[in-house]
Amino acid sequence: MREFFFVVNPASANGTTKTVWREIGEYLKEKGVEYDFAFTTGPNHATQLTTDAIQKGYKWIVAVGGDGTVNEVVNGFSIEGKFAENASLGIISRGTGCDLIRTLGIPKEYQGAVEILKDKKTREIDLIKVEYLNHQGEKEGRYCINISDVGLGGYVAQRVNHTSKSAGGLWSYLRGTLLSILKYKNRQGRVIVDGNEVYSGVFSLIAAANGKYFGGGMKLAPMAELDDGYISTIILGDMGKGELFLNLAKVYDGSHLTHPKVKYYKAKEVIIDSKQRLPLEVDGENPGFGPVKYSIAEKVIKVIC
Ligand SMILES: Nc1ncnc2c1ncn2[C@@H]1O[C@H](COP(=O)(O)OP(=O)(O)OP(=O)(O)O)[C@@H](O)[C@H]1O
Repeated sequence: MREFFFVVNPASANGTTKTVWREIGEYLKEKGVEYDFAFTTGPNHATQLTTDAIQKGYKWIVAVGGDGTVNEVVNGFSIEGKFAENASLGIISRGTGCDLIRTLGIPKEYQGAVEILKDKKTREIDLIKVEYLNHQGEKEGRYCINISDVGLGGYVAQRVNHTSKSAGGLWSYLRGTLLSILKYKNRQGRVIVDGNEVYSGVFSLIAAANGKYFGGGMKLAPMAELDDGYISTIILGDMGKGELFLNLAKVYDGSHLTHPKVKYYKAKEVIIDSKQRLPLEVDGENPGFGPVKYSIAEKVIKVIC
């Protein structure tokens, strides 16, 4: 058994990873990295491949794909209700959004990412447990490593995931956001933060953040730290379409937090209750709908960074 196991999503980065993986594989050999790998074939396969690799004894599991692939690999570390203690997560980012690596400080180019893997320096970080309703209306849970939200962000992710991202992360998400604002209707809900109701009424977006960035580079949660033991919660209240358009630029540098309709909290548990089905996004994917419960899982995974 070789040292590293790579879980490669050939469909990531608009299907270019299948070809680029050959180049990455050659580079890994050149650099003396011993590895095995497998291609994912569809939804949640990366989770199964990860669990299997950990159970076989691999200690270094590397996700090669976008934030969705990283999310599936992270969920494969949770085996029968316990997080694998002997394995660590590495990332070679091949997505379009690439939002998690911005917070982790992992380079986008694979050459830089391979250097980080070779150093094997790890950092223990938190995850957010997300409980929601899946597309069949059944209760389901999964872990989020970066950002999850309900409302406009969930709506944008649905749109962007159903269109080509060949224009790149920044433009694909910006175009998706602008078009979504035109169509999206604000939702109703109650937000309960550590047992206290902090918001009730119409809202545009409510996010639970572990990392700082989402949507291909928007700094939604500048205060978020991956290992602080808290969920950074951001509520964008009842903002009209004009207000959303006018303030969008501010989300790219994190200065939106001073807007009077924006509230933020640090919490261990956040419940977003609603009679409506809320569009849900978890690390850029749409596993189902809110109402949703978020709870912090402190320092449960080691990341090579
Ligand atoms: N072989 C495959 N063919 C098609 N889809 C796949 C395959 N393997 C995995 N997937 C799907 O790819 C999605 C994850 O893609 P990922 O987010 O990693 O890449 P991306 O969309 O290019 O990047 P980003 O989220 O950063 O924009 C998941 O929905 C997963 O089910």
